[in-house]
Amino acid sequence: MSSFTAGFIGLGLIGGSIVRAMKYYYPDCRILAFNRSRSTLDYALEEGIIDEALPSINEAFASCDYIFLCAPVETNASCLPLLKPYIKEGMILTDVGSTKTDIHAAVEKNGLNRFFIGGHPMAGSEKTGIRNSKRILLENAYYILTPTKEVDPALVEKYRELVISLKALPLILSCEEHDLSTAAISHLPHLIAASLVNLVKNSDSKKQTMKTIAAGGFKDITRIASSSPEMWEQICATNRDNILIMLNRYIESLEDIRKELTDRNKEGIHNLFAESRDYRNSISDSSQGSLPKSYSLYCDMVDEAGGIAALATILATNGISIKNIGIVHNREFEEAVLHVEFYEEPALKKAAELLRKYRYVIYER
Ligand SMILES: NC(=O)C1=CN([C@@H]2O[C@H](COP(=O)(O)OP(=O)(O)OC[C@H]3O[C@@H](n4cnc5c(N)ncnc54)[C@H](O)[C@@H]3O)[C@@H](O)[C@H]2O)C=CC1
Ligand SMILES: O=C(O)C(=O)Cc1ccc(O)cc1
Repeated sequence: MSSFTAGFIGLGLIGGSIVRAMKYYYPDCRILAFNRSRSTLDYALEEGIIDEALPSINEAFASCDYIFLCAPVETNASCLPLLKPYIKEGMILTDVGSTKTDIHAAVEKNGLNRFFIGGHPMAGSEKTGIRNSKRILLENAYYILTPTKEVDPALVEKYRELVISLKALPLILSCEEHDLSTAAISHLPHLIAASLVNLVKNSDSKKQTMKTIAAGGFKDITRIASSSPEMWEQICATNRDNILIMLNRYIESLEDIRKELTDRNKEGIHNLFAESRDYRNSISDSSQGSLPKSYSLYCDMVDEAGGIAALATILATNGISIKNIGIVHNREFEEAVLHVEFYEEPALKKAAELLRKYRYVIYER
């Protein structure tokens, strides 16, 4: 893709990460940005990741090929009337908001359907602000696109290609499917994390024993309770109905657990954990936000001296380079296995095929 001009409204964690990736993969692109606080823009200019800091939503946006709305979701919708005079044919108007039905309704109300392709990178963190932004945040993360029915399919293809070139994984969904799915996998979990943290805060003793001994499990499932209250208040307001559907189902499941505990139903509790373990273990970790993708296979160890050397020789004589090799002992495999990592996917595929021919038992994860 030849170079382009992109305008940003809101330049925090997500906006900042997108401009970093754009500047890295398209050094000639021109980036304009407006942000509520001027210090953010000064920082972005110093970092060399934007070309122009705008004092307001003004006519400079008319020169853009893409406009990205990267503020909290309700704020994004409130910018549309101010932006409307500067939107012209062929432009792609998009957002990165965590909810989609509401912004689609606002776009329609402003008569901008022909230009709008909703966007939502499924990557991020509990941190906020441009200082936490990272070029690789989007890498290997799903990037959901919700085009309107009126937008030209050629623009959708152009945006898909941009997303791919920034190393994310585009996935087209309707805004309804998006909002129900994210209510379950993101919005309700954030509410649960926040309420669990507050439960502990309100149940702890004066000497704060609970806080002191809080261990890995509690910290793992409550990291996202440190997220931005401004952002999450707006997400909850704009996806209320779907979150309520999931919250009601969740309360029912908690009531089932309460009954099983009250009735001392050991089998019920065992089944709860067995079912959740099996499903959790089936969730792929291949799309993991900012973690780079790993091209790995696992191989049953041959129980004889020189086993690793034999396998490495087969790969080397077939011109396949190994990035990393080592023995793993973990709960996923009954016995120890050999973990072999490659630099790219074709090498992984070729190695798996070759080793199977030599009768190795191969697992690809
Ligand atoms: N934090 C995350 O992990 C993810 C967030 N999102 C979505 O991305 C959007 C941005 O979130 P973050 O970058 O995390 O938040 P952030 O708080 O890091 O950045 C938001 C930026 O918008 C600016 N802003 C706020 N009101 C403004 C206004 N009226 N005009 C101009 N600028 C304004 C803020 O100064 C800040 O720089 C939200 O819509 C959120 O739902 C999407 C995926 C992941
Ligand atoms: O920090 C995490 O694990 C997140 O879940 C980040 C996140 C927050 C909001 C989104 O819309 C998408 C991703």
